[in-house]
Amino acid sequence: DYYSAISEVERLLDMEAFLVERLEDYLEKAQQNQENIKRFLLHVEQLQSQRGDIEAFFGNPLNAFTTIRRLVHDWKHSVFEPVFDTNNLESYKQSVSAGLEKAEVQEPTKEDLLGSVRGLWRLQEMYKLPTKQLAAGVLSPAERHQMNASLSASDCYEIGRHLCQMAEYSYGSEWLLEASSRLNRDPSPFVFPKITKVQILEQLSPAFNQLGNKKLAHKLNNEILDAEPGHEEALKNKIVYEALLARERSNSPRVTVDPPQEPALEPDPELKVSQELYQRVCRGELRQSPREQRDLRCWLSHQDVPYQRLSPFKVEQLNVDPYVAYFHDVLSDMESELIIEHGKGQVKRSEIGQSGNSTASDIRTSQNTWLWYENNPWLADIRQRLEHITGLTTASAEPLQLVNYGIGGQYEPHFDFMDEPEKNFGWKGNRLLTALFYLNDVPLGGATAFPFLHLAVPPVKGSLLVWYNLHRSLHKDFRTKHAGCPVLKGSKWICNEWFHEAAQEFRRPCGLTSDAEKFLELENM
Ligand SMILES: O=C(O)CCC(=O)C(=O)O
Ligand SMILES: [Fe+2]
Repeated sequence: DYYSAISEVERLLDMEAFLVERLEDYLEKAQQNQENIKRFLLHVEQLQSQRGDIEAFFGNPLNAFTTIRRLVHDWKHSVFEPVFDTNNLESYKQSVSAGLEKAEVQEPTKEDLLGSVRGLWRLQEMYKLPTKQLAAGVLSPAERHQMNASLSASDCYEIGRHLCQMAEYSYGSEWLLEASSRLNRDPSPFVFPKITKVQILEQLSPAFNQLGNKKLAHKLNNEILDAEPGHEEALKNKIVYEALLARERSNSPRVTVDPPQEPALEPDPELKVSQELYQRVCRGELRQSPREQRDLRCWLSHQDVPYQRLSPFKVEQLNVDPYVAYFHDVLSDMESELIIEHGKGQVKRSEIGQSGNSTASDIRTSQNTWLWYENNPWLADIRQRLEHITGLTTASAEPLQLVNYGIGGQYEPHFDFMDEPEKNFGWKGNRLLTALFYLNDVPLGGATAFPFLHLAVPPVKGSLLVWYNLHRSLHKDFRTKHAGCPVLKGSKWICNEWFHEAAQEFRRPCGLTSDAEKFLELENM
């Protein structure tokens, strides 16, 4: 699918560029044909005008010959063939479909369109983006002044309509209103489908009804009828709305009442605690308090590796217990870019679940692929660095997982450890430590969030985020629930290495007591 990663969209743009090139070829040929025909017609007109005295004209044998030749041959070759023969069109069609087949690109589907609408909506919800600003392409307050309207009335209409279909009437109606104001401002000729005021009203009126505003729904329905008095649906709705409004009038007491107070924004009881915290952490509303930060430090570390004494790692401690640390300048720009280049053409829609029965889901909207050390000897150096930094062995580690998030791409709160490690990982045991490389800078959004730790780690190109998922006794540490916040602008490339329990006995020895009972209450929160 095309909505879960930027790299796939790039392929679409390549396809579009190819189509433009082919169509230009086609047009050039067609134009040449037209020119030829015009010249031929002019020529015939001239000859016709000279015919004057038929006898004198045909008295010249040359004229007789050229006239007959013209009728037998020239019309056929100069006009009928190029105009009525579809060869040119056929060869154009063939070269286009051959080109598309070779590139193995598929046209984006309705599902792709819906996916990108859901992505936008997620961003709007998550980062509380006002519809007007989002429609104008303004994603952060800092960009407020560069309003270059980027969505057309028709775009806004599509988004609004899909949101209403998803029963998101509040945002849905805002997008439809935006469509309406854009339609009045500039009806842009090149965007399809072309939409009309009535089409917008057809969506907007029922949306307001769903939101409980029957009067407005009724008024907008009447506007449809003003424009199209015979509109069947609107005629039916008119009867319904009038009945509803009449009933409301007869039920309501004839005293003036205070307008209802807006309900205060309370935490959504439907939402899991971690989900609520996740959103607040991504938005930057919730951060570590000074008390939580007071024991954190930064230092230069060589981890007892002689070579690293020359250029020590820059360690930024983000949480003491559980251990979370940010290592800066671990990869060079070239290394980061090389990893992306290697995986770009291979990423596929990410799935979640245990191996064997995993599925694509909105919980994780990204694409990923795996890079095996055995097949990529150039990764040896990076593998070594990972071992130096973590002090662990990669003997039981997974291959590197390359991940790309696109429009609104995110990974909702989850644990990296599995419930049945034996089944998924065999002798290697569960995922002990996660090492996560950020391979590019993300202009807005895309932080890694730890809801229970009140921590949002912004991606920094070439840096490595490291945390332990298991307690020292190898029991699951439920405080390590984490997530990838939606990308608001740009694309996000990361690379995961999961170190496992096995073969780390001397590198991360067990504690003397069991941690089995610790933080169990967070397991299902
Ligand atoms: O995208 C992120 O920042 C987090 C990714 C993650 O948690 C994972 O891939 O398991
Ligand atoms: Fe994760």
